Amino acid sequence: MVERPNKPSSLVATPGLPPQPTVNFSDDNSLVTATLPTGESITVLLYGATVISWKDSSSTEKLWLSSAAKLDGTKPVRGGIPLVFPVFGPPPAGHAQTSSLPQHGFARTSRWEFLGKSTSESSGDQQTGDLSVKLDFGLSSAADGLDPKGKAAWPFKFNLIYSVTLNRRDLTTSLVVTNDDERAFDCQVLMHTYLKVKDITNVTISGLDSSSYVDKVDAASTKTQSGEIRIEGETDRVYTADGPVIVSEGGKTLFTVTRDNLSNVVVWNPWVEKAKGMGDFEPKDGYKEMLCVEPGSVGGWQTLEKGDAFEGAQTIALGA
Ligand SMILES: O=P(O)(O)OC[C@H]1O[C@@H](O)[C@H](O)[C@@H](O)[C@@H]1O
Repeated sequence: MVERPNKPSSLVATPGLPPQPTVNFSDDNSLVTATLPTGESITVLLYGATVISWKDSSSTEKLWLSSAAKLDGTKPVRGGIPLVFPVFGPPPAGHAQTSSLPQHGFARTSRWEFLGKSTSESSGDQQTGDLSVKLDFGLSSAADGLDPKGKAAWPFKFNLIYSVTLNRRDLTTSLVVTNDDERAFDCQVLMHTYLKVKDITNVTISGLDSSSYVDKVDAASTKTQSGEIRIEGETDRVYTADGPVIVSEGGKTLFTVTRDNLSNVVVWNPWVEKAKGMGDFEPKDGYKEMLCVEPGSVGGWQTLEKGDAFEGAQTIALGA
């Protein structure tokens, strides 16, 4: 064989794809877990499309979940991120469309369908495997998993798409509501996020200064926030505000919550007595280790005409 003088050198090995996020189902198909190559993970229960765990790369949990939370579809999950739709709280007096619904509606008590996953680079740096993963879930008026109580109480044709996106340093949840009915309907939406903290007495919440709020533990009176919030007793407030909400502990920023098209934020902590009264709230002093910061559109109603859609989202970033 004749050696060619200009024989090309062998090709540099084609670099492989960077490691990809993995998505796994539990054996009973009730849970979906997504993990980034760098170790961050989320777990979503199909019941309610409830995010029940969000861990950073060192496996530190960021969401509070009651040790007595029911994960078997018998009641809404106490912790994580239950989804509130189409009514927030008990149905308000005089609102006929929602009057037969249970507290916080039926999205959190229906079994959602997993629609699929997608991945993308979040920073363009392939070498670090800086990827994100998005899980999509669906629930419609025609779905088998729709809570029958919800179907009976709210007989509209609708479609919901809920997307949960995990990045290395943040989590985004986004809901699209579409009216597939001939009639208009009213709805409210809220993402009932239970954030995990170490000691609620060291926590401050900023970003709501000068915002007006409805104080649900003071006869639903309307007040104006002055300065930072500290949790020193049962707290249940519906703020109307723009801008990020920052949760700090001991002066260090734990979470920065930003919102898209969600003009309200509920700040909730049940404190001692209310925690005692909730059978699925454990440990009873767990109120010291949680804080609900709940972005939503609940101050009035989103009225959707036939074919209309509403989209709202929250992003919870770790740190500033
Ligand atoms: O016990 P539930 O139905 O999960 O609701 C928990 C809390 O949810 C909050 O969003 C409400 O503002 C509170 O009033 C309510 O107590």
